[in-house]
Amino acid sequence: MTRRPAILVVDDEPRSVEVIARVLEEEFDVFTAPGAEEARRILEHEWIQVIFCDQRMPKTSGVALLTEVRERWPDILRIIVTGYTEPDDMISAINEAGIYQFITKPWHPDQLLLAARNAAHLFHLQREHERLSLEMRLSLPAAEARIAARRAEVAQSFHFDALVRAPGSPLSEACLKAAQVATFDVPVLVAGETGTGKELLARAIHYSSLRSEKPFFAVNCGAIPDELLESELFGHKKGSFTGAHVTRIGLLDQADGGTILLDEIGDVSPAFQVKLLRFLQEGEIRPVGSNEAKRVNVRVIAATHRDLHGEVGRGRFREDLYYRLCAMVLTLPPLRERRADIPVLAQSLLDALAAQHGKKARGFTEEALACMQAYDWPGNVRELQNEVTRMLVLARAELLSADLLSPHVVRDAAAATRADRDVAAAIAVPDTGPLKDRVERMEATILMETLVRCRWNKSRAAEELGLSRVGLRAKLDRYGIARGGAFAKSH
Ligand SMILES: Nc1ncnc2c1ncn2[C@@H]1O[C@H](COP(=O)(O)OP(=O)(O)OP(=O)(O)O)[C@@H](O)[C@H]1O
Repeated sequence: MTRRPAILVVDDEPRSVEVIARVLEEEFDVFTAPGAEEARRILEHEWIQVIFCDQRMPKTSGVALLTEVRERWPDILRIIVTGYTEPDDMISAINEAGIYQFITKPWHPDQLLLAARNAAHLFHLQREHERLSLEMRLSLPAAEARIAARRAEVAQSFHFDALVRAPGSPLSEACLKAAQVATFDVPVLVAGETGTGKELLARAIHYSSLRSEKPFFAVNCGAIPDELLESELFGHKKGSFTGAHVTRIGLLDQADGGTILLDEIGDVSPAFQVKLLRFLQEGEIRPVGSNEAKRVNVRVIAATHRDLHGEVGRGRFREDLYYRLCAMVLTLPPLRERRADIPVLAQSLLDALAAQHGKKARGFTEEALACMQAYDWPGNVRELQNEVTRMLVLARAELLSADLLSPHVVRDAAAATRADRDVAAAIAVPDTGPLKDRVERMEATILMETLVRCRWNKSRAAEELGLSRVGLRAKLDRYGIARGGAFAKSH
């Protein structure tokens, strides 16, 4: 089964993206990005064939982005959507970015569709040409060896090593479990805050599994209304609803033999949970508007930033679906719980970004690293990635200094460092003195360390220490421990 051609639409105007996507998605798989950064992420992970890019965007111009696309992904057909048609602009854009076609605003839907069809067709011809010349130049075994090497290369970039971490990181534990479960054909639930690498881990599982030569698709279930999600996953028949101009093959069908990542599964409506459950129980899909069921063999990996088990308890997620999805639960810890990973991750992200942008950068100053390690990173690796990009863009020297960090990162890191320093000063255990005093001081030390680690969330600290909240409170009162207050043992 072949996939529909994939198109990426880049525009900072949500309304324009929506309108263009609506025109194209009957015939194409449409990905959208509000700017260059998200566009790069999609281009790195998806096999995009045509890109529609708005010329005027706040951070990067369409031509600049398409010039980069030309360098990194030369096969992709580049179309620019522009409000103005100065001949000089056009000529320089064609030269710089190798633009395949200009579409001027206001455009007509037919014009847009025609451009997309022609570009996708040309893309297909180029690939076919490439394949035939490769076959002519190489004997078949050699070509097969090349293909196998390329496959191995792809698998490598989505291997567990792609999850950069320091030796002994808590992330290694999740990777180890994931590697063990990869070859068992069972559903996996990946839990973790946003940006912790859930999709990266899901890809690594797929590429380490026996399904690695078959497709892997990721669907963000949280971002799509029920009807669209149903059509996206199960497909639809032509004419089954207003606007269904062509028959669409669902991703579960396209992924037959492979793996699908159902991202943000905790956001799926109760009605859709029933549809998913039926699919998981029966292994069959029925496209919207069709009476025929089709058997497919797809491994499901689900991901969520929610406490899905808790959602079951609260009656928001079906228990039967939960148990269908989680033969194995893998939890990715947030960056603030594995601070030792931050320097290696930052360096690895910097190396990749510097190579990508052709800018020299050696690393970070100690002060910058200290700030990064003290900051909490609520957006996890994705936020770190953005911060490193910002630093690289602003850098004037090869060693990136703390003043390049966003002001809120420096501010929050300084506050956290101050608090930790106060705690460290307060909890030093004396080398001499009566045993009882030293044991109590030690107990206070453990309480303080746990509270700092749990960011003063007393319920979490109590749970970790195996105490009730009341028990913890009594001990804190006894030792005079309070947030921001000095250690004042009360005896
Ligand atoms: N350990 C890691 N090493 C290198 N890159 C990482 C790591 N973890 C995450 N990333 C990168 O961070 C970005 C976010 O990762 P990913 O999309 O997998 O996170 P996620 O948990 O699925 O996020 P969301 O819940 O928001 O979808 C990606 O660009 C990914 O490549």
